[in-house]
Amino acid sequence: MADLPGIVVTGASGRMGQMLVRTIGASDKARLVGCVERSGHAWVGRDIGECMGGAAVGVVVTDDPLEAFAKAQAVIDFTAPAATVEFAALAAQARAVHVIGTTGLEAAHLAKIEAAARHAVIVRAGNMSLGVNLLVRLTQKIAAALDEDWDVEIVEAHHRMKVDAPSGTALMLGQAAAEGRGVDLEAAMDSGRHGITGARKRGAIGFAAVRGGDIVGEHDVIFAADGERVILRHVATDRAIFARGALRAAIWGQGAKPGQYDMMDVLGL
Ligand SMILES: NC(=O)C1=CN([C@@H]2O[C@H](COP(=O)(O)OP(=O)(O)OC[C@H]3O[C@@H](n4cnc5c(N)ncnc54)[C@H](OP(=O)(O)O)[C@@H]3O)[C@@H](O)[C@H]2O)C=CC1
Ligand SMILES: O=C(O)C1=N[C@H](C(=O)O)C[C@H](O)C1
Repeated sequence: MADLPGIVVTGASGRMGQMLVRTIGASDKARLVGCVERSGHAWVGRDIGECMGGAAVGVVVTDDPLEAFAKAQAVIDFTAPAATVEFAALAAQARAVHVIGTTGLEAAHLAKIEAAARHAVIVRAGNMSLGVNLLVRLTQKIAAALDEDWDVEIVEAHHRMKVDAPSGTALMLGQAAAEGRGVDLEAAMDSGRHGITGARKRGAIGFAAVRGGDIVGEHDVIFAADGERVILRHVATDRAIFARGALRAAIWGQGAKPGQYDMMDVLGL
């Protein structure tokens, strides 16, 4: 047991944090060695098992990330951009693999994560599920096969608490479509239409976001031409798919050289 990789979960009280604690607890390939929450959070100083309404598991939630990371081989982090940037530097300092699921990262955040990856293994993906990563590959292939007579639209739907748009997954799918077509996503992106928009621009890659209820995550990639449409769809019904992918990444990262990786590397896609 002691030689299994020890994992710390940041944002342990969150939707994904709790799912990760359960997934690691049930795994025979890794063990939970730490949980981090921000200072002042009601769970700090308490056993994570009891916080989640069960029996004690011997892991007390801390607000000192470096102390927790120093005892771990990997950190799994589904929090928020500012926190993730801070955790990237600390995980690198502790030489722990940093698995980043956080979305909504902007250029300044990404630059800091890239800097941390010079000294440590970072695996980052806007979606850690096998199904979505397969869909990314399919999107790239179909976009490469079809010309700009086929309009690309990405429609995503998530729960009412999601704070960023387009979703990290939608951006991965958009990037795949852009790569398939050999264009730059930033230049092709058409996001958040409203008012008199004018006709659709040829070659645009469109994004639309639905927010409501408890939707876990749904993504459609629509290729629309005159007279026909191809629609690729992924529907997540359980956050366990993301937690399983993140745990797989944390274990995979143990053998890797410092650098930044994604789920394609982990899954060998
Ligand atoms: N890549 C993937 O496969 C997936 C990615 N995600 C992404 O993961 C992120 C989290 O999603 P979700 O779990 O739904 O969100 P939640 O809001 O439920 O959880 C986020 C957690 O992070 C905590 N947190 C924020 N800042 C800090 C900090 N500085 N120190 C410690 N803890 C902190 C929050 O605490 P507090 O409440 O106190 O702010 C909260 O507990 C989002 O970016 C989401 O898009 C989600 C699912 C899958
Ligand atoms: O916030 C979420 O919930 C999710 N976020 C990720 C995203 O932004 O794509 C992955 C998944 O769709 C759930």
